[in-house]
Amino acid sequence: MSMVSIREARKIYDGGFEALKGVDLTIEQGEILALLGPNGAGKTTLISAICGITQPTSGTIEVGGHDVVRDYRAARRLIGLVPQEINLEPFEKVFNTVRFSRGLFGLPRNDALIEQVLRKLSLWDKRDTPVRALSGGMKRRVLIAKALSHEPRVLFLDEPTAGVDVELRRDMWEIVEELRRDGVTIILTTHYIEEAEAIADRIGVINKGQILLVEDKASLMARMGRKELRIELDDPIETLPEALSSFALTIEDEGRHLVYVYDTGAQRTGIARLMTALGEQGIVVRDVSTAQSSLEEIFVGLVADQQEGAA
Ligand SMILES: Nc1ncnc2c1ncn2[C@@H]1O[C@H](COP(=O)(O)OP(=O)(O)OP(=O)(O)O)[C@@H](O)[C@H]1O
Repeated sequence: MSMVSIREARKIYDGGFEALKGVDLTIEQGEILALLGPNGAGKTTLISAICGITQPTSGTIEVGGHDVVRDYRAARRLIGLVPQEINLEPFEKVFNTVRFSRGLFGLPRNDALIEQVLRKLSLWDKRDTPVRALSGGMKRRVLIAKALSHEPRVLFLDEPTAGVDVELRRDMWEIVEELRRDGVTIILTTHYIEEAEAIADRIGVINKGQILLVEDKASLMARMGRKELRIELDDPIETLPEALSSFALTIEDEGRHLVYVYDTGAQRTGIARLMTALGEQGIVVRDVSTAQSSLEEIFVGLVADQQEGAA
């Protein structure tokens, strides 16, 4: 079942800037989607439009089947939003601030549920601590607790681990994974590609207000990921023998290395054939190593392609 459905969403800000240029996107129930994009790509605008904070200029957005403009309350009720900026009441105690958030949705008090949320986020010990006395990472957890206080079915995390240390980042990833196990649909924006690689099921890439692609992470890596085999030679060669011309080989380091690029998704890599052919040509291999393109390289390549296309 699709949880979020966006059709032809455009957003033109008052000054005339078009931040979303007709976005189509469907997010399935229970999945983790990471939205990647450079600064100013439109990620926050898109999330704000889904959450009903900003109105799309045209197009439709539905959450759980409810139109976010016409049926705002019903849609918003399903959504938990963890904003990029920390906007907490400094003197309020942790428990109270989370309880208050639930009240804002007009839901009856449920202290057992708030306790459960605080325990899940390792905040129970801090329940009576005023927010201002918490570390930055703990404040981020409070933001998540507030967003979960009304039992949302979709959680938006806008840069959840910006400025957070490595250890806390990993804790956050675990929290996200646990929420998914509870059936919560999660959409996160991030600048840390490693983060998307670690936790997302699908990756969406957005740039200049357009979705460049949305694809299953594993298939994206297999489709666009290329592997490189670096072959170190005993004796440098100047040119490739004719018998090797059918292989995608380049000569590097003044003939000391051959680099063979192959497709990770392909049935046969051709490496065995290449090694045999090298032997037949009397080319002695000293060492080999492989490198795989990361999601980061794929992402940088995609965005650069669009930049060139626009130029
Ligand atoms: N209220 C506004 N009025 C006019 N332009 C805006 C407004 N809010 C955002 N923009 C512009 O819209 C574009 C998209 O901004 P948005 O915040 O959605 O990007 P983002 O992908 O979230 O970026 P970042 O990664 O830096 O958070 C930017 O060029 C921004 O300057």
